[in-house]
Amino acid sequence: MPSFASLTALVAAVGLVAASPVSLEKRKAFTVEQVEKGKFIRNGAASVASTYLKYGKAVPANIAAAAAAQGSVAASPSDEYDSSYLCPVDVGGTTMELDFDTGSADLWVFSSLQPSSQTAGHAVYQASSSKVKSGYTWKISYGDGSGAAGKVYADKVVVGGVTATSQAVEAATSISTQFQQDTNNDGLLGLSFSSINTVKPKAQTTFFDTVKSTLAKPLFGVDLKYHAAGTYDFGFIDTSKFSGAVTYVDVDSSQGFWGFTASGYIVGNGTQSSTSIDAIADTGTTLLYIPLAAVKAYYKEVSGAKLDSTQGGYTFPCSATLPDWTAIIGGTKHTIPGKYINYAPISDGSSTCFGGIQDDSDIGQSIFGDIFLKSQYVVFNGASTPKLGFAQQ
Ligand SMILES: Cc1noc(C)c1CN(C)Cc1cc2n(n1)CCN(c1cc(N)ncn1)C2
Repeated sequence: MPSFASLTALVAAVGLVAASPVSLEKRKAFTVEQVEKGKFIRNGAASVASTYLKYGKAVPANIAAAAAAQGSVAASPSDEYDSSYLCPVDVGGTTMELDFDTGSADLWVFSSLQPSSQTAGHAVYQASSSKVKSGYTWKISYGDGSGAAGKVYADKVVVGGVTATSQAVEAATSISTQFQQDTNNDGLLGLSFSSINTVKPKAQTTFFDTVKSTLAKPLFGVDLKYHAAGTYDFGFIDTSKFSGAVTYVDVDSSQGFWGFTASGYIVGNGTQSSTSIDAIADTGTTLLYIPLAAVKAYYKEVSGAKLDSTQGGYTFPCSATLPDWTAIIGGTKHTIPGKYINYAPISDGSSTCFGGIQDDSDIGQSIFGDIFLKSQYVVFNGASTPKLGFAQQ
């Protein structure tokens, strides 16, 4: 049973690959940028593709694909409570089920460097000395007290057909008990800003930052679902996955997170509170953590709800009718259906359930984790001025 004070979530999938053909319109004018000798063209395929276009020729599919990469990988709950979502990723030729986490910046995996007692039942990255980044180490700790540490390799990583040819792969030598007990999870793929990557002596880029310049658009779309498989879309926005418009808001990346502000909230069909909430969009956190006053306002509407210190948060009868919860983001309403806010029974077979909305007081910031994110299609736009976009699913 998941520990209820813990904060986690992730994604597992079957990859679909899509490559958007480079526009075939005939170019009238063409500029050749002179590249200093010895400097790599940022995207050779894009350069070749534009030459084809210049002379009105069709761009071969392989060049078009490489020129503007995009792809999707599905995201499946790790258990019946959506505690984590896991995605299949090709790491150096081994398919591993990874936790895509917009709240951290390390890509780390279960590896052959660990005691075999820790890796039984897991996919394992074969650490090869020919790929080691000599002298590089990493060590990460998460909000729930879990963590891992190890050595660093450079290897090919493929996510839904999008390839990082030389990605920093952080091979574990040790992992905390939470990960030892989580038999579904083979590691994490961080999608926060690379500024908080833990590798020493030199921080490494996330998978997204590594491939960003090759993507058709410098963004990824996140479509987590309630008790069902969703997707991560890299390089494009899948408009079939949401209704209405995407509302974009500014991002505060100063702490390395996808930080944003909700200007208010609504419990059920009640009046709108104009309490603003500074939060991060964090797929690696299971629940929704908001200020205590907002938590109390929510559970005031739930019969039998109480703060249970032995469980580490608010609980209620599993039969309770739960009101929706709405965040006002960028002036528009983004609503979690009430049933999403029933996270799980406090223990197997119990008729008492643990709430999906909890107090952020011990964390120091509000966290919009999967309980909220699964109600939206979320665009993480990594342009020079990053933006977050939210659209109701
Ligand atoms: C399965 C399962 N069920 O409930 C949990 C928890 C798990 C996951 N499992 C126990 C192991 C685990 C622990 C963590 N994760 N996975 C993911 C990263 N963690 C984060 C990420 C982040 N952005 N913020 C805070 N922590 C902590």
